[in-house]
Amino acid sequence: MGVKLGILGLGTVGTGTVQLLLDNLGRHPLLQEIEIYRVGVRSLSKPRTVELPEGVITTDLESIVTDPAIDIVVEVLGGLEPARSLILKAIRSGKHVVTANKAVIARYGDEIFTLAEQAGVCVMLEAAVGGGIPVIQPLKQSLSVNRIHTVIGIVNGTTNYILTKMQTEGSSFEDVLADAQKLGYAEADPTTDVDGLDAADKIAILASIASGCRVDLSDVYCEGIRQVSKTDITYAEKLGFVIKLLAIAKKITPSLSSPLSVRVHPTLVPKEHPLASIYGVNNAILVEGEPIGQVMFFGPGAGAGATASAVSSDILNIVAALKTEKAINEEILKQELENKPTSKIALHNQLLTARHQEDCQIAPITELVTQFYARFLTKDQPGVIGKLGTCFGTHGVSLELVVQTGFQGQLAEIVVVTHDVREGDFRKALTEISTLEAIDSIPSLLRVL
Ligand SMILES: NC(=O)C1=CN([C@@H]2O[C@H](COP(=O)(O)OP(=O)(O)OC[C@H]3O[C@@H](n4cnc5c(N)ncnc54)[C@H](OP(=O)(O)O)[C@@H]3O)[C@@H](O)[C@H]2O)C=CC1
Ligand SMILES: N[C@@H](CC=O)C(=O)O
Ligand code: NA
Repeated sequence: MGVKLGILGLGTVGTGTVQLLLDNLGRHPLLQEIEIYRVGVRSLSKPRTVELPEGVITTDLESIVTDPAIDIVVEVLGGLEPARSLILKAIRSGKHVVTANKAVIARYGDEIFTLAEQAGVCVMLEAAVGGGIPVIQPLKQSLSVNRIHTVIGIVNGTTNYILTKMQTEGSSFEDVLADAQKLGYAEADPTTDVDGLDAADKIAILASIASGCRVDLSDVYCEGIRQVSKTDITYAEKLGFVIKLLAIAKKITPSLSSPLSVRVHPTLVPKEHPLASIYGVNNAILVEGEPIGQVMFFGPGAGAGATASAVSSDILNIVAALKTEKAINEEILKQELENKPTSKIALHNQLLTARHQEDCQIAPITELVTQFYARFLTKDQPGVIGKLGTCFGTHGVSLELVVQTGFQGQLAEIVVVTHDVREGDFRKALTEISTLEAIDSIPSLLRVL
């Protein structure tokens, strides 16, 4: 039996996937049953690093998703359109779909999974979060009996690379970003990475899968890393923390019906925490549930080979299901020939498909209870720390630590770390503090894990 693939895109991920599928010896034997039937690209004249038989590559992507011979469509184009429309058309044509496109799934997952369920096909997306790291399938399968209450990830390699370099080499954000672009880690327009939008897409997907309900992207609170300065990295280091861009989905109370807080922001992570030692372009996702406790997934979040590993394993899962389906239907056909009453079946493996049907209840960021780190620039006057303390106290914010170590020009620099506080109360205190005559500015405000 040959399972025919239509691959949309032959860039970094498409090329890596084709290479892996063609070089299949010593891997799972089912890979040998896969035929790369059509590959869709934008330009036929572009040089390719993989060799495919004449006529396989085409610019007519529509003809791939509607081709009756194709069993599985692999979408590795990127961007929202035409990726979304092609995925929907493939599903309507009865194809199973594998995609690496977190942007499409985070925005249109609802539409895509609903249609897939009606059509009785699978949409697989392991490569969309954490690149090569197996995290989507483990959440859907191996961990699905747990009550997952927390998912915390470093899910954007570019920002982790930038923060790592700022920390280890004392470089500025702008310098490291330029360096990351030169090395090809960051996008040409790095906004998606540095403003946390890529991480927001990924945590919306993880939160939906882990919680079993749908998370709307507009409910994900998102801050990027542009405001993280060398000064804060140095203070964090002295206080026993490293700064990481974390993507977090967490129940705000232990109750089963608790709303979820879903957010992306730079965070002070205690040096002894397992996520503190994830450096460079690597990703890691820490999952906490009952009864399992803590599980952490670590590895390469991007790159041709790593992402191809995830895409190909999704393909393989579908091939295995199709093979079983075919064997059963052959048996049914045999019985029909013997004049026994039968009907054909389509296998619907609930552990491969999405199970979220309803919207999640999301807690507003003001309801978050967390510790904060804040840095103030103040006039060098007696009593400033007292005034800060009074304002915080009025709003029920208790301080774990207050340090005044240095000066920036004529201004004194004061750093505070709070105890756990409701974000709404902390913000009210800051609003009042910012009106104090002695306060020049509040250059940094970061949450503490
Ligand atoms: N790169 C990575 O490490 C990772 C990527 N991903 C995701 O994988 C997906 C693909 O990324 P990547 O491989 O890096 O992207 P690339 O830009 O390297 O490749 C995109 C491919 O899609 C083709 N393409 C794009 N738009 C069209 C169009 N309108 N019509 C026809 N062909 C089109 C391009 O054709 P042509 O070659 O002719 O230009 C190219 O082959 C994205 O969703 C990305 O977010 C996920 C995890 C990691
Ligand atoms: N731009 C992304 C690539 C993979 O999703 C990243 O930096 O992690
Ligand atoms: Na993954």
